[in-house]
Amino acid sequence: MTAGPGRAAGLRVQGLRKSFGDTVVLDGVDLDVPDGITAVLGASGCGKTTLLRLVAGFLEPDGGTITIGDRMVAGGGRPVPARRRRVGYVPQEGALFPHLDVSANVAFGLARGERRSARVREVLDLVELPSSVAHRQPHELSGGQQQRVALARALAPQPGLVLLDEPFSSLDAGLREDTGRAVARALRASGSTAVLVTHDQGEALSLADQVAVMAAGRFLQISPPGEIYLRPASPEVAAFVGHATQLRGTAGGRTARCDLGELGLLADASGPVLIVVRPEQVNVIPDRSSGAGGADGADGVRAEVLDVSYFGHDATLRARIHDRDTVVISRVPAGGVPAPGTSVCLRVSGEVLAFPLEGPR
Ligand SMILES: Nc1ncnc2c1ncn2[C@@H]1O[C@H](COP(=O)(O)OP(=O)(O)OP(=O)(O)O)[C@@H](O)[C@H]1O
Repeated sequence: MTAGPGRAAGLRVQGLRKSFGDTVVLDGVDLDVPDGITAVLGASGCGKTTLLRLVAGFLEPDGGTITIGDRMVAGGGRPVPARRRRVGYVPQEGALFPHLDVSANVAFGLARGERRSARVREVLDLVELPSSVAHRQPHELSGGQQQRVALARALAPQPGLVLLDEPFSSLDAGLREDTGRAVARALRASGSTAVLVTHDQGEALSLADQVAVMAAGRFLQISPPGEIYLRPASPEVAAFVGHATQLRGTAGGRTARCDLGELGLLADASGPVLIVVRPEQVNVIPDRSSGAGGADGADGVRAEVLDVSYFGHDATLRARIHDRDTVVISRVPAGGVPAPGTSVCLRVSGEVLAFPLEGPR
């Protein structure tokens, strides 16, 4: 992890603490960011921006250390000033100097000299913007183009570490996805290590190499995207990342009984458990039985559809299990979505996660 020009610099945060008055924002945070893109995912107000500002050097921590590459920049004596940390910062929006054209914005942090305009062309190319935009003013660009210019400006001085604070939050859905992918490609091509702060789980899961889930000033789990979704460390992470039905059950070995019948478990468990079922694991099939009463056999468990959210490519429905209060979320293909009020059967496919509960409740 050396921090020579143009080289990726890993980030290590240990025991980081920060309060504003009586408000404890970061409460002993540990985070290791190797090469690649790490997404910090958390609800609004959980301390994401504060973490980035501490790493960038815009704020001083109350305790703990921050190491960028092989240099401790905070917590080990006199802090290294922001301008010497070799960190690029891409804020939420409105980041460009409105009175400078694209080229001057991108060149802002570069030393004067021959290489300056060549470097501007290089980074505009890296963020996939044509050189024809170089002399436009920021207001002549779309929101997505403006964010790419902001990234180009951050990348121009070849920082080892790039920090991005919700860089796509002001963009609409379609532009957000395209811009996100382009920014991720540019970050990978530049070889920089990057920390992307977001409260959008889709963005975190699709763009990052590792996702750090934050809540109330702490990290709940730091893992690759697939693991965060398929093997959440706690029911809290499962609920935060993707939809999930959580229901109580009783486990014995690799199975557990609950309102959805007998389900296979991903790992052994025994006694009272909290079971987590993803919507795509719940198949909805026509209810062939007649009369009341809960089926719990090959056809699954009878339920009534409460409501449907239609997304075009697929739909999510909520159904209440007959004679129970349990509401289950299912993702179903767009064709043949049952209407609210329909009686259906729910059958779980695959194995599910179960978290031990302390005792019967
Ligand atoms: N300079 C400050 N003075 C006082 N309180 C602050 C200051 N900066 C942040 N806070 C408080 O610290 C908490 C965390 O703020 P922060 O901006 O880090 O959260 P966040 O997770 O980035 O939120 P968002 O996603 O909404 O941007 C909030 O309660 C906020 O009000």
